[in-house]
Amino acid sequence: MGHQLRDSVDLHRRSDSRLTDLGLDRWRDLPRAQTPPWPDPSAVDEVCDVLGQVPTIVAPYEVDQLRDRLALACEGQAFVLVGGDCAETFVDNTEHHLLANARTLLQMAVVLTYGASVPVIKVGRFAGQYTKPRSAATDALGLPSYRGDMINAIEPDPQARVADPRRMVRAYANAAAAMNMMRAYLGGGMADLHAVHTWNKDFVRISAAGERYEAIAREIDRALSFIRACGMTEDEALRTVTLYSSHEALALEYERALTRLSNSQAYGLSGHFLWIGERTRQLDGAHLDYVSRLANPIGVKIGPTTSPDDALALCAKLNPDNVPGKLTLISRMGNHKVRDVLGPVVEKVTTAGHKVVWQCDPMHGNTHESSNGYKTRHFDRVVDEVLGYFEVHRQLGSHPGGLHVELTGEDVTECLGGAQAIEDVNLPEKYETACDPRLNTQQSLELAFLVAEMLRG
Ligand SMILES: O=C[C@H](O)[C@H](O)COP(=O)(O)O
Ligand SMILES: C=C(OP(=O)(O)O)C(=O)O
Repeated sequence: MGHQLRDSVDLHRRSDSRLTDLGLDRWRDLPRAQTPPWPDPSAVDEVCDVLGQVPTIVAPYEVDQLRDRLALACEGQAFVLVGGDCAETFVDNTEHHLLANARTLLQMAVVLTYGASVPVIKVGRFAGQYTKPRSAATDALGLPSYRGDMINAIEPDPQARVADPRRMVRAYANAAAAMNMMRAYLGGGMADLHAVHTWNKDFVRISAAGERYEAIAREIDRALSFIRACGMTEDEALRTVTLYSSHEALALEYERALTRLSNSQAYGLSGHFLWIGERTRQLDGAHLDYVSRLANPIGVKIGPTTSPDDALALCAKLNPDNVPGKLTLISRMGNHKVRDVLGPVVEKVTTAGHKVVWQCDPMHGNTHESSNGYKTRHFDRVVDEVLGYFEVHRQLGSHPGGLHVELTGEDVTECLGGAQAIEDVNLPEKYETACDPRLNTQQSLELAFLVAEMLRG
């Protein structure tokens, strides 16, 4: 081994043992839900050794910047928009797909910013959303469940479904490529407000939501011409956008391998914003322990069984210093429950003085099986859950801080309803998700217009 290589390995070992000292390996001894069924732990270790030394997907200063911006959402001075695939896949990690999703997110952000005059913090479910928690260990065919491309393959074949740790390296490579490409496009004018029209794809342009969007785009053109005509200099903010990356921190081996030390703090650098799902948020469990030791802003999904005391305990564990922007509670209660369950939770957390970003995920509590056997969600229920979430916050005087949705820039037929009036019979026409049904671009835009109205109201 040459000197330089030995030095770098030594440096890595020293910083890694500092992370262990900070408790970043305690999760290994704690109860853990949704553990990937790795057949050979030593193969996992080998992969993690490799991932422990690669350049990370994001940088610590960006993570700090996002946390500071989220602090504004805590105070009602900004709104967070999180969106993207339910499950990213290696095969769909293409330029076309990433740009389509990003355009849809940007369109929604424009509608929200313009319609509600509020700064929008944009966060993609991308560059790492490669794991899925599952309700059952096996699927309808009796095969081990598909757990996301980072763990096993979706093909209904017993061999393909064996958990393979080498997939973590592929997930890392795909995440790095996605992040790299998005940074290049966003830095190169893709998100320039002078280009708002180009985000409106043909199949959306002809829809009612697309036409409403075009009207906003024309207004923005006029405002930009006005700025120019007055001789005012255009700010750089009109030409670029920061898109943060996020995913569920489910495969703790992957998260641990991409955690680094910076200014004596541990940063999970697999993405900017990491969240813990409804199925893995046990207070004394491995997942919460792990993320409680990171400097990142952290989200936790809170479902319909969440009690006010559960929420308080999450605040105490994940944000003991009560740093604004550090903790986001993402309610996903279902439209029938949100009005009853969320209020007491918000009331108790707010009364205790905890600073939290309240985000609404109107997707995961509203899933059902269609008459022809597809996992789907109805647009009306999605909208109703968002309405319920706004009602609760309006009543309590707290801030509705963000929206978290599964969406795609593709013209899919996975969720029912919306202006296209998608029905059960239409679902097979373009049902492409690897896991849960996503809003298509038209439905996403329709939702953005409705949320802009709710924000204004
Ligand atoms: O996206 C969320 C979960 O992974 C998903 O809803 C679980 O789906 P399942 O109930 O089909 O396992
Ligand atoms: C699994 C997810 O959500 P939840 O944990 O709320 O079910 C998700 O957002 O992908």
